Amino acid sequence: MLLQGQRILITGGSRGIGRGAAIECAKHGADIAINASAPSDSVDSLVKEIETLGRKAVVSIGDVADPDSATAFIEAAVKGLGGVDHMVANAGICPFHSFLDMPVEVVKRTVDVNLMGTYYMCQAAANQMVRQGTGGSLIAISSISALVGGEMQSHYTPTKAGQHSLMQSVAIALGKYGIRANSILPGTIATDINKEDLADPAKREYMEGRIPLGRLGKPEDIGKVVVFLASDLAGYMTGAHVLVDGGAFVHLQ
Ligand SMILES: NC(=O)C1=CN([C@@H]2O[C@H](COP(=O)(O)OP(=O)(O)OC[C@H]3O[C@@H](n4cnc5c(N)ncnc54)[C@H](OP(=O)(O)O)[C@@H]3O)[C@@H](O)[C@H]2O)C=CC1
Ligand SMILES: C[C@H](O)[C@@H]1OC(=O)[C@H](O)[C@@H]1O
Repeated sequence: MLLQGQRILITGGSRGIGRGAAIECAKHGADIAINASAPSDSVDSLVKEIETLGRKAVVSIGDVADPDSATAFIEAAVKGLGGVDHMVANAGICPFHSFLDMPVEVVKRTVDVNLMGTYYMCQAAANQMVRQGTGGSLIAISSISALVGGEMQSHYTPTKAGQHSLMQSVAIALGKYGIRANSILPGTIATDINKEDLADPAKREYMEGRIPLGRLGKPEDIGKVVVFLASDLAGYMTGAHVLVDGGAFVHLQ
C-alpha cells in the first residue's frame, strides 16, 4: 500500500486513463474524488468499484474549462474526504482535425479544456494544500505529444507541451510549500479518445509496430505511474516528466 489514507482528486475520471488511475490509487489505499463533465453510468460504476476496494469516493460534476468547476471540485473533496493531498489533471479532448482548415472554435475548446482546465484545477488544489500546510503533489497527464507533432493534432500537441511546461513552473513556485509537480507523458493508450482513429486496422498495426514492447498501452499502465508519482517513492521528484510509451519515442528506425 503506497497511498494509505491519501486524498487524490482526478479530473476526467469517468473513463479511460482517469478511471484507470482512480482504481490503481484506490488499490493502494487512497480515497478518491472524481470530476466528470456529466453524470453517467460509468461514473456510478466507478464509485461502486472504489467503495468495493474499501475506499471513499466523491463525485463532482463540472466542465474543467470553467474555473468555477475547480473551486467546486476542491470544496466537494474537502467536504467528502476532509482535504486534498494530490491533484491528477487528466481530463482532455483530442478532436482530430487537419491544420489548414482548423475551425477557431475547435482550437479554443481544446486549449480551454486541456491546458486551462489543468491550470484552474492545479491552482485551486495547490491553494487548498497551502492552506492545509501538509504539502502534496500535482500530476498532469500530458503526452508523448508534448515532445512530437501530429498532422491532425496541431491544436492538441501545444496543449500537451503547455501542461508539461506548467508543471515545471509550478514546481518552482510550490517547492517551498512541500508541494511537488510532475507530468506523465503517455504514448498511445487504447481509450475512447482514439477509438475511431485506431479503428483503421492499417493505422493500428502501424502504431503497434512502432512500440518496442509490442502493444498499445492500457489505462492501468498510466495509473501505476500515477501511484508512484503520488507516493513517497517519488518524494524527491518535482518538475520532472515521465514518458510511459512502451518505447515508442525512441523507435526512429
Ligand atoms: N489515450 C491516449 O493515447 C493518450 C491520452 N492522453 C491524455 O490522457 C487524458 C485522458 O484521455 P483518455 O483517457 O485517453 O480519453 P477518454 O476520452 O477515454 O477520457 C477523457 C476523459 O476526460 C473527460 N473530459 C473531457 N472533457 C472534459 C471536460 N470539459 N470537463 C471534465 N471532464 C472532461 C471525460 O469525461 P466525460 O466522460 O465526463 O466526458 C473523460 O473522463 C487526456 O488529457 C489525453 O490528452 C495522453 C497521451 C495519450
Ligand atoms: C489521442 C491520440 O491517439 C493520442 O493522444 C496522445 O496524446 C498521443 O500522443 C496519441 O496521439
